Amino acid sequence: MSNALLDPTLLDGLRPRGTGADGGRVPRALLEVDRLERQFDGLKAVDGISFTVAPREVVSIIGPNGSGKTTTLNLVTGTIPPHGGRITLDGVRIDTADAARIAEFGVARTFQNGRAFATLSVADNVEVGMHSTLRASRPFRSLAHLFLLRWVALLGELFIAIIGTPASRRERALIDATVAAEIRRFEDRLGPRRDDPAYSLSYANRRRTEIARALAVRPKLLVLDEPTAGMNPSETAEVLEQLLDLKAEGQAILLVEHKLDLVMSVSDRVIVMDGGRIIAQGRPEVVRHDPVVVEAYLGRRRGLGGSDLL
Ligand SMILES: Nc1ncnc2c1ncn2[C@@H]1O[C@H](COP(=O)(O)OP(=O)(O)OP(=O)(O)O)[C@@H](O)[C@H]1O
Repeated sequence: MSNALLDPTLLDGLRPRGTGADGGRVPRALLEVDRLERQFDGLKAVDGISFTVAPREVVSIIGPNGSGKTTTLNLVTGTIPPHGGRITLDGVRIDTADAARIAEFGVARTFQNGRAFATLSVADNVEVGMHSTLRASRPFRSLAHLFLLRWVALLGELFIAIIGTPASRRERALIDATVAAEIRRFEDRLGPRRDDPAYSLSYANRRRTEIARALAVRPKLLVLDEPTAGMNPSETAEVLEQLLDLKAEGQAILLVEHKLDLVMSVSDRVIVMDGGRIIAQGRPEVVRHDPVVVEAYLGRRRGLGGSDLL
């Protein structure tokens, strides 16, 4: 039997809804994933998984290569649609929405292979994600989702951009302040490069720019796919510090990461996937020594090759 079954956090599902171990109230989950499924040509990449992320919680997904981690993030963020199951954010069902709508609901992400806009400056890259949150400059934004009325929204926004309104000017000032604040988070690295195009940045600085862009929208849930991929140990340590700062600020995070030391240092809970399923979940120290988890990785090292996790 898995040690993870001894983890008290796993008993939560057996308690009456809304009560904690001591019978007191616990916050409603921010993200609830229920029996999520996704196949590729018959391969069950995500095979009926269920998990939650609470407000202010840092939850990491680990697992051998090909176990379904990135697919899970892609489903949560609407990058690809699920074939079954249900996802809710703050009580609102999001699995039927597209990526842009899910971003508006409060989920921001970074990608495994980095997706900074090459010819935009650092500052513009950070700003670009905020356009989904604009109210005064984009009062007709809800029309943009209606195919036939998109042009009405576009013309309206163009008009406001040209003439400006007091509210849109206040919004502009807020955007500038937010971009400055997010660049300041990575000050030594991004500060001197705020006007440089992304293509001229180091790989690590492009990843930092992406994280700053995701944070600029003040997401309810920050989804990070291998934020330290390709980084050396000192750069990785820097990212860990920044994640710990975000955690202290109360930012809820869903993280996929191969570097186990970082995962163990920052996570409140760790979910372990293998073959599209969750094979264990619980507190980091419990999961780390779970024989089922150790076997999943050692099995691959011995016979299947693949993971550098343990
Ligand atoms: N677009 C796709 N088309 C076909 N198969 C896919 C696609 N995306 C993922 N898969 C397959 O789904 C399975 C899960 O892939 P996924 O990328 O989610 O794994 P992962 O755990 O994130 O792996 P890694 O640690 O290597 O990033 C793999 O077998 C992969 O080949």
